[in-house]
Amino acid sequence: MTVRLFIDGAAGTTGLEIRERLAPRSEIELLTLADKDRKDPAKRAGILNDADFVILCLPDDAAREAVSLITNDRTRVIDASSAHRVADGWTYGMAELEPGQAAAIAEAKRVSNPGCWPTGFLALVRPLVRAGLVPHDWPLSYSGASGYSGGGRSMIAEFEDESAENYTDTAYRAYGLGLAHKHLPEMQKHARIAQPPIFQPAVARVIRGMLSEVPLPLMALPRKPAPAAIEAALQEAYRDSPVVRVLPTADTGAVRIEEDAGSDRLTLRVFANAESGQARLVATYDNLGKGAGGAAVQNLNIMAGLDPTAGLTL
Ligand SMILES: NC(=O)C1=CN([C@@H]2O[C@H](COP(=O)(O)OP(=O)(O)OC[C@H]3O[C@@H](n4cnc5c(N)ncnc54)[C@H](OP(=O)(O)O)[C@@H]3O)[C@@H](O)[C@H]2O)C=CC1
Ligand SMILES: CC(=O)N[C@@H](CCC(=O)OP(=O)(O)O)C(=O)O
Repeated sequence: MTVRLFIDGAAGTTGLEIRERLAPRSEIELLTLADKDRKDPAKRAGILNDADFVILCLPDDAAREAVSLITNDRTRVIDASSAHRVADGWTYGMAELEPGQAAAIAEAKRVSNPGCWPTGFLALVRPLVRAGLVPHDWPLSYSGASGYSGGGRSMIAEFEDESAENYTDTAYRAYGLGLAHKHLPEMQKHARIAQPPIFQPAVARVIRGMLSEVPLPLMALPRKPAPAAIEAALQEAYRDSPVVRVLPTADTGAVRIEEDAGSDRLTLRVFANAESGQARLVATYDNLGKGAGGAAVQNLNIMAGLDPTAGLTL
């Protein structure tokens, strides 16, 4: 069986990344629009309705428009934008999130790809909340740095193009300082927690890669879990995952933002001081890998009944 796929937004950062991964795969036929037609709603409507699967790599408004242009009940959608991540009728496209999530994705007509930041947060936190090690109303926080391709073409120009109006030579910049980042509802809903975390995102002068973390005062938690219990809960949650790995920390003196750049892996580590009862739960991945394109390819594989890891770099 050939999967007939259209990538709407294929000229953008995420779209290009996905197209390059899928182009060599013989089981996938990529449907394309001429460059002059790629923003023409009538041309897009034709090809969106012709495809078996579409992956939307568009700004939120254009993603909503694309969904409204689909008038048949056959075309299945993976939306990489943040338009539908907490929307009714959409399945959240993080196969590792819950037992049964991959099966739900396999059946779904509409799948919303996770945001890059929520991916690390949910991978670290959801298994601990599910296991009762972290109460659902615990005041969590989440910080980290992203590569600048996380901001798409405009942010790439901002960091790389000295002639760009908004060019910056900064090495590291904190943002989201209004504490209202657009990923907060997504983190709260899918972690199943009572309030959003205090979120401290930053962007660093590296094109791709993410390093994010959740600090946990283990001694203050009701069950006072040992660091080993936290690590064991994560190990158990991802035991069968080819994508998420939980690494031991004994020999790790430092963790680099580039750790998993260029791959579709998500690596989790639990650093702790058993005496003080403090822990840092650290995630590394690529914002364009498991944070976007890798997750979209994984979801396509699952929805189309293909090998879930086909085309992924693990
Ligand atoms: N970059 C990342 O790490 C991540 C991105 N995402 C999400 O993926 C989506 C795409 O992001 P990204 O690739 O970074 O963004 P880019 O800005 O790099 O690409 C967006 C693409 O969409 C095109 N486009 C805009 N409006 C329309 C329209 N009406 N019809 C057809 N095409 C249109 C743009 O064309 P033009 O440039 O000519 O306007 C551009 O090619 C966004 O929703 C983003 O939030 C999600 C996770 C991570
Ligand atoms: C570095 C940077 O600016 N990153 C983006 C998130 C990228 C991402 O996850 O994309 P979505 O817009 O699809 O959620 C931000 O924080 O808004």
